[in-house]
Amino acid sequence: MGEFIGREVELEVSKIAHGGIAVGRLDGRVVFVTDAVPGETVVARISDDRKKSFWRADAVRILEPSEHRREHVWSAASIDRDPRGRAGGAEFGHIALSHQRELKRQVLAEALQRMAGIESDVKVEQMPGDHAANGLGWRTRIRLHVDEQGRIGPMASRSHSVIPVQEVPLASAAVQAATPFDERFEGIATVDVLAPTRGDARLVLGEQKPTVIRERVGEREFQLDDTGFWQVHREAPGVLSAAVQQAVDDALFDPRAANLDLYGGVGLLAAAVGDRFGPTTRITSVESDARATDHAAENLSDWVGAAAETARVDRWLRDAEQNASTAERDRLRAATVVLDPPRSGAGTEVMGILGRLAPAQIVYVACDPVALARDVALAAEAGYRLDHLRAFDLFPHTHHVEAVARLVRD
Ligand SMILES: C[S@@+](CC[C@H](N)C(=O)[O-])C[C@H]1O[C@@H](n2cnc3c(N)ncnc32)[C@H](O)[C@@H]1O
Repeated sequence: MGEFIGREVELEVSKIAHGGIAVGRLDGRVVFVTDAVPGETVVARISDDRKKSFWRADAVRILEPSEHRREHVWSAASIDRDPRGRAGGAEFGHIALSHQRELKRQVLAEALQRMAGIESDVKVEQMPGDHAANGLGWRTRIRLHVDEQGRIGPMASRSHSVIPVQEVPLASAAVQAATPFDERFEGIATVDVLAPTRGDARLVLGEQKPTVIRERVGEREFQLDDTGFWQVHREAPGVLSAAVQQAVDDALFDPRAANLDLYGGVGLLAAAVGDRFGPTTRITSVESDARATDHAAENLSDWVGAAAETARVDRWLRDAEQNASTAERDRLRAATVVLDPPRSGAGTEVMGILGRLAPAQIVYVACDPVALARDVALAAEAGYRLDHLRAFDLFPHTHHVEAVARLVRD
């Protein structure tokens, strides 16, 4: 153990695994290789040999390149650098944009097949404007870290070392222009740069107190904290709102049911449901961050039927299961539930309670394909089937992919 670290080996990489890492084999052992493209033969430097079942390595030279290989869009992340000095956060930046989407499709389809036994012909849809911009300039928010000398940059991939940079090409022009590349910071760990649709770009330095900002989505405006969650791709709020509106099956939607927007943030998706079904729609947004809930209450104030509650989703559902009256349980059974959990997914307890409450449909917005597939499999145990699925390339040049699924009772 440890004796192979730093050694260079020749590997053929065959496919992409969850997390955006290519898979090769060395004497029968799986090796996860960064900065490679499936189909390539590479020289890779071993970075981790601690596990029996798999090792990790970083491509350092390409012997037989894939036709899909491109020069990295970010020189700070290029294969020409020592692996420890490559900027993280753009791990697909060396792959043609259309092929990135194909790899994301494969990861999503394979996760659904392996974990939920579902065959899917889902496509990963490109966002408007991304083709022309070669997938650059989409981030309306970035987080940079501060190194010991006070310089800012992303972390290297799989490491805690900061890589100082002079450009952040995935970020929008406004974010790039506002990023203080040449300043030195002291006493803080992070610098966030964000460019809301209303007002100027701004910085959030370390644990700075939140300031209320405004984001516009179509005709609607949302208030939120500059320290709080908001979808990152400039097109994401609009595209996901429309995708959720489309995913809700009208025939199963009851505006008087106890409809839910779980992991609701500042109410973006509850608003999408309300906009589609009208101001009498009853919907409760549940979110653990109290300030986000306050904003959600304000953002949803045009609907008499809308409410925002601060709670952890698991606790809120447990309480509903134990304490709801018979009438409220009937309204939950008739409900449409929008579910937009963080990357770890909803998990066993939340999916279990939802299964027992048995809402008419669950619209699941997922930022992790494996968590989605696991939760779809859990929902299947409770009698739900996946009957609608779309996927969106909301994170070009990274391995991330967003999906919107509908689950209905069989
Ligand atoms: C992916 S974001 C979605 C937010 C919102 N749907 C949107 O599109 O803007 C997930 C949200 O879940 C919240 N969250 C994380 N864990 C939670 C939990 N256990 N219970 C309730 N909310 C949680 C986070 O604060 C965050 O606002």
